[in-house]
Amino acid sequence: MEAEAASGSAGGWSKVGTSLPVTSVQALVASAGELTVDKIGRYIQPDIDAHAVLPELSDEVPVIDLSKLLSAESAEAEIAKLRFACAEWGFFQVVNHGIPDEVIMGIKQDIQNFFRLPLEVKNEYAQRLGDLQGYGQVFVVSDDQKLEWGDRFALFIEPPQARDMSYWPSQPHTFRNCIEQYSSEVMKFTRSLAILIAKTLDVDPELVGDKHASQFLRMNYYPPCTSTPEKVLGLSPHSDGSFLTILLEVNSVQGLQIRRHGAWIPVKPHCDALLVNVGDLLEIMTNGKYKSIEHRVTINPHKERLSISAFQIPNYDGIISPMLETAEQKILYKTMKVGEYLRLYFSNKLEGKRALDYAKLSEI
Ligand SMILES: O=C(O)CCC(=O)C(=O)O
Ligand SMILES: [Fe+2]
Repeated sequence: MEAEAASGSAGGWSKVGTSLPVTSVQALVASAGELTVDKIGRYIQPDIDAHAVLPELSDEVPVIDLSKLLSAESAEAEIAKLRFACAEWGFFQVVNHGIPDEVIMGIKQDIQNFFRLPLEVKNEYAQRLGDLQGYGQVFVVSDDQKLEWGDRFALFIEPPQARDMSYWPSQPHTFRNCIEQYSSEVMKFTRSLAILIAKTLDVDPELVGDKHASQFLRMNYYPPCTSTPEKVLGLSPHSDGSFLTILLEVNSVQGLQIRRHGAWIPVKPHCDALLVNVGDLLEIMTNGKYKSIEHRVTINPHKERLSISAFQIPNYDGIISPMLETAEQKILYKTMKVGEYLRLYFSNKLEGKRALDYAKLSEI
């Protein structure tokens, strides 16, 4: 454990994948003048209208109250709601999450200020470690891949004792501190939530305790697209390769849509809530009882959108395997090393399939 912590990202995560360098979309928008199809051809997504969008279902996305989960009188009813949200939706909002307002305000402010910095300053953080971390990286593995309408800044957050902040942005000057505080609050929040999720499954909390030991933080900036916003996506349909993902919508601009019963449901930003979703690793662990739902990000014609995703993942060398409730139950997923799963997730060999499809055992 000590050795692993000390080896930091170089010990594992840097082997997960590398992205080809990509032009900043923010810079493209700032310099391009009118956004003609010529200029944005690689961002145009052919299958964007393949499924219906149902905004009338937005209000049905479950809302879980963490304070009710933690108080004796209301816990039982709220646990039932959480179980339903994990099993039937895979996505839910959490209110009264316990992260102090000033921590949320601090990170929101600094993310906005970070993306406002001149491109040369942000480029100093581009592909810092030659892996998935750094500025400007939409994850791209081949030259003919469609591009996503957004810029990112991403960091693996090492355990405090192994943390090297010298490669973290030093501007805005409070940024490092805000990232540390937010990250550590999200870790705490995830720990409470994981214990409650174990309760919904009737399993020993120890079984989920090590499944969110690491964190990959990704700050997303989606510029407006003035000419063909309906043809581009900030993020293509995907499910997260995490155990759980905690999403904070920074400036309350709608964009996230989740896949449900074959249609897309827009998620309304809720300024006091965190959005939580079941990731692929939790789907595998629950043998498919809790589903890692596909989602995508659409683009606003006039307004920029910012968000921060905290992917909670087990240690690189950990094992992920399905837990069974009954002896008769059939195992539906392979047992895999976490690092092996994530290398698959970020690989260019998926040919349009999800990494999860490769983790499924074929039906006999
Ligand atoms: O920006 C968002 O709302 C979603 C981000 C997301 O899905 C991701 O980072 O995996
Ligand atoms: Fe996602």
